[in-house]
Amino acid sequence: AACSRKNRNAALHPLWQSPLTIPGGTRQSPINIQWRDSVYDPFLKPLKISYDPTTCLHIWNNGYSFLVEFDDSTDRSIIVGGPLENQYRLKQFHFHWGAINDWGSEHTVDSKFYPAELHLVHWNAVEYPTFEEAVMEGNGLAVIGVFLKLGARHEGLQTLVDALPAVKHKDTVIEFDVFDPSCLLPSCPDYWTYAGSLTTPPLTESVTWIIKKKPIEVDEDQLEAFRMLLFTSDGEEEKRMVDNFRPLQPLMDRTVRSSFQ
Ligand SMILES: NS(=O)(=O)c1ccc(NC(=S)OCCc2ccsc2)cc1
Ligand SMILES: [Zn+2]
Repeated sequence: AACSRKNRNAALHPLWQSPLTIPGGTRQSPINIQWRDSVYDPFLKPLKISYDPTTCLHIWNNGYSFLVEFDDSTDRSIIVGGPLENQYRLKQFHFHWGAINDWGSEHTVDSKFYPAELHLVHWNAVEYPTFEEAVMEGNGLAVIGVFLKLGARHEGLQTLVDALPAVKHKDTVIEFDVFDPSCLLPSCPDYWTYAGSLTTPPLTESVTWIIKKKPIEVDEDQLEAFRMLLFTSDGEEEKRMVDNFRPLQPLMDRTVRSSFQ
């Protein structure tokens, strides 16, 4: 007789074929940020960002999102300050978005979704020799999250949007050798910060999240350009790359701090 499974597998998410919640996970991401429950921390420093546009390497469709990757062999593109004890090196940035404008972001603010969310991924090269090792450590990574909202066309983003048709299919890459990602950051310095995880495999609990309070504006055509990318490789049945965001995770025993009152 078929043996009955004693412990049902954790629910599998269609996109990642991985558990929605990490068994034993206590600091998973993304989360809903309840503005009134966040705690102002006067000891939080301003976040200092210095990116060298010539460290930009290429754009790569990895089948989850499109990544803009940087040369992280030196400290030419770094962030420091904010909630961080060390300086962290920029490795890549990517986005998460929806099929329609009503959803798409990973984090929510007072349960509100934005149509998309930018993640700038940095790693602690002061304490760890490689990104891969930093991914496994509680203070290994720092990710800046920026919400995208529907509004005016974003001129800085357009140079990136113009290159997307060249990475329509999974595992395609295009050279992209000068881009300054600071043009994608809102001018307002305010942010929330909390201890969390990667939101795609390996889902490790190694991320200090820094979520900017103010969104940037992009227009409908720019969001549509994201939606014409494909999860699938050339020759496979086409699946549009949309809704590549992980469901919200429980806050558990965490406090979200704010850099502003
Ligand atoms: N969405 S997210 O910002 O949390 C995010 C950032 C990076 C990653 N993973 C990366 S860049 O992995 C690179 C390959 C790797 C190396 C060691 S373990 C995975 C996953 C999710
Ligand atoms: Zn992400």
